Amino acid sequence: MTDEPLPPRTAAVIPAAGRGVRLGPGAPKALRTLNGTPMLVHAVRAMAASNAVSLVVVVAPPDDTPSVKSLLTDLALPDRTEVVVVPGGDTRQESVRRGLDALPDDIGVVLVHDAARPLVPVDTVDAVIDAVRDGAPAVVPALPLADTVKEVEPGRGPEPVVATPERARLRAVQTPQGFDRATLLRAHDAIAADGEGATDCAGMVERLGEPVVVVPGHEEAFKVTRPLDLVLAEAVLARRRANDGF
Ligand SMILES: Nc1ccn([C@@H]2O[C@H](COP(=O)(O)OP(=O)(O)OP(=O)(O)O)[C@@H](O)[C@H]2O)c(=O)n1
Ligand SMILES: C[C@](O)(CO)[C@H](O)COP(=O)(O)O
Repeated sequence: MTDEPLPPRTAAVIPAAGRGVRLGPGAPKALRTLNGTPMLVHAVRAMAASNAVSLVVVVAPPDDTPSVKSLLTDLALPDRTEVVVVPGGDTRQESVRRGLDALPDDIGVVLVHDAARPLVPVDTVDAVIDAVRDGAPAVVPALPLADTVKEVEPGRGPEPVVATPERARLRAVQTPQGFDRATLLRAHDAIAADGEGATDCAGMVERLGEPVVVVPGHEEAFKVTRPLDLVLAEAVLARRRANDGF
C-alpha cells in the first residue's frame, strides 16, 4: 500500500482472446452472440456504463484483431469512453499483460474484466472502483457458494476426498477485479519472473503478500463458460428488456 495519490483515470482491460473450448465449436467465445450481439460488445458496454471508466482496452483473439477493431469502431459509446484494441496471447495472464502494456501513464485504477462475463451490472463495477479509490490495492467481487465444495486428489476413476472446506468462509470470485495499477504491474512482473501462472489477477497480488478485499458480486456477473450459460445469459437479457426496455 502507498499513500501517494493515484493517477486520475480508470481503465478497464478486457481479456477476450480465449477460444471458448468449453463452449464448443464455433467462433472465439467473445465473438459469439447473445441475442444477436457479440458477447464482447455487451462486455465493453458494461464497462463503459460506469462514469468512472474513460478507457477500455480490449485484448482480442490475434487472428480477429482487425475485425474486432472495426466492430468496436462502429459502436455507440459515451463520449468519455476511448477504446483501444490489442492482440492477445496464449493464456489469460499473457493477454492481461498485453492489455496492461497498452495503458497510458495517467491511469491509476485498472479493472480487469472477462469478456466472458458480459452482463455484469454497473453497480458492481462502481463498487469495485470505489473500493480501490478508497485505498484497497486489490478488490474482487464475489458471491457465497450454493454448493458444498470438496478438495480431492485429482486422478482417474473415483477421486479420494481430501477435505471439505467450511462453506461459509468460501466465495466464488467474479470480475471486474480492480487494482491500483502499480500493484497489478508488480504482481504480473513477479509471476512472469517465477514462471507460475494464476487463474485470476487477484491471486497474483495475494502472492505478493498485498491485501485483497472482497465486495459483493452479482448473480448476473456469471461467466459464460458452457453451452447452458448461453441460455441463461439470453434469459437475463430478455428479463432486462421486459423490465426496463434495455
Ligand atoms: N489466451 C487467452 C485465454 C483467455 N482469455 C480471456 O479470459 C477470459 C476468461 O477465460 P475463459 O472464460 O476461460 O475463456 P476461454 O479461455 O476462451 O475458455 P475455455 O477455457 O473454455 O477455452 C475470457 O474473456 C477469455 O477470452 C484471453 O484473453 N486470452
Ligand atoms: C478470473 C475468473 O473469472 C475469476 O473467477 C476466473 O478465474 C477465470 O478462469 P478461466 O478458467 O480463465 O475462465
